[in-house]
Amino acid sequence: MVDDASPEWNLELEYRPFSLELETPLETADGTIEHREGFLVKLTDVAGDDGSDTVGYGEAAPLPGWTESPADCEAALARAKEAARDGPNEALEAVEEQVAARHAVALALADLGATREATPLYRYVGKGPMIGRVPVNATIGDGSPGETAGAATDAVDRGFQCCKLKAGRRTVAADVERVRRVRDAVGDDVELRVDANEAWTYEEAMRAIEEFAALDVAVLEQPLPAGALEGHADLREAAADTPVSIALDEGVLEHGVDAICETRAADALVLKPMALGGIDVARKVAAWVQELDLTPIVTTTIDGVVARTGAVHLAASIPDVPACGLATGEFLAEDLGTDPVLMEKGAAVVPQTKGLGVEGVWEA
Ligand SMILES: O=C(O)CCC(=O)C1=CC=C[C@@H](O)[C@@H]1C(=O)O
Ligand SMILES: [Mg+2]
Repeated sequence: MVDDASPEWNLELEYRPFSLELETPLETADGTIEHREGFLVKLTDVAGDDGSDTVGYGEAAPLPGWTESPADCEAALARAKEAARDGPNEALEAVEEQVAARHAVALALADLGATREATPLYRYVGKGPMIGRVPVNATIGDGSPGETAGAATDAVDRGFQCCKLKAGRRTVAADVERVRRVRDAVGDDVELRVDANEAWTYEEAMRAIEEFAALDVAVLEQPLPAGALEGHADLREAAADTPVSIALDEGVLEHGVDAICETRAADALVLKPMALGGIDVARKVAAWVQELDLTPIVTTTIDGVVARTGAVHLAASIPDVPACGLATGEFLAEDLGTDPVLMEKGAAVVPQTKGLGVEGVWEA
């Protein structure tokens, strides 16, 4: 809900489709992401005679298996376009059930509000202190052992101190070999995470944990299918004396935070604002997760610059956030506009200009 005490709104919502090719397809156990399609949203608060218009941007990038379909997303945005004339809450209600569409509308509203208050988005949504940088992980696809070790070495050379390796497309033994090659290549000081995207059985995951413990893997993300809450709880217990934490990603969408906490199925939760329905929703979930002593990790869904920068602001608004999956712009061969976020020494430098800090996307 948008605060009704805020000044009068006179909103006009526009949207248009985009399609972005990936420079390097991202190979995962769940399939290969080769391009991203979606809708760019522009929300204008049309001023009266006395002032100038304020603009906010949002992005809806539906991803099969994670959000509504592109057609449902577009239909929801068409409803929001009509409803926006009645106000911000009406616009949000029109996209309530479609997470990617809601993400776009909520982000455009927040960008507009923060721009109007001349505040960077993360401070507008979080009301917290100034944050200069948020730590990020490198994202490394499920390639051969040589490719994986090469990509990790390259990432570490560029300053990343945390690498998340996709896994689960081959045998556990082969994945262990990949991780071993990476560990040998990057040394002991780099944090390694592995994301299996639901690929393993309980026995396979147990075997992986035993081997990963010896390789000092810090996080194992979604080893079992999303439905396997008890299975993850058992894995977590088995891994308790090892360096390996269990994170859920697909499981968060399937079960929600409460069920995961009740069953003690995870140490960390991956929060994708595009799949959760917006950075406002993800922020509430993050606060709830931290209250329950779990770790929130923010990641993109390999989005364009608008959603990606929104995720950077979201992470900057979360106290003590660990390395997040935000360095995904490099996967894209093209983008919606200029990237305002510099990646430097394993951190995203948070834009400090008003709003999102993304400019020129509508004109591009
Ligand atoms: O977390 C990261 O490092 C980047 C984002 C990422 O890995 C993903 C984005 C979109 C779909 C998924 O295959 C994948 C994930 O499961 O976390
Ligand atoms: Mg994941």
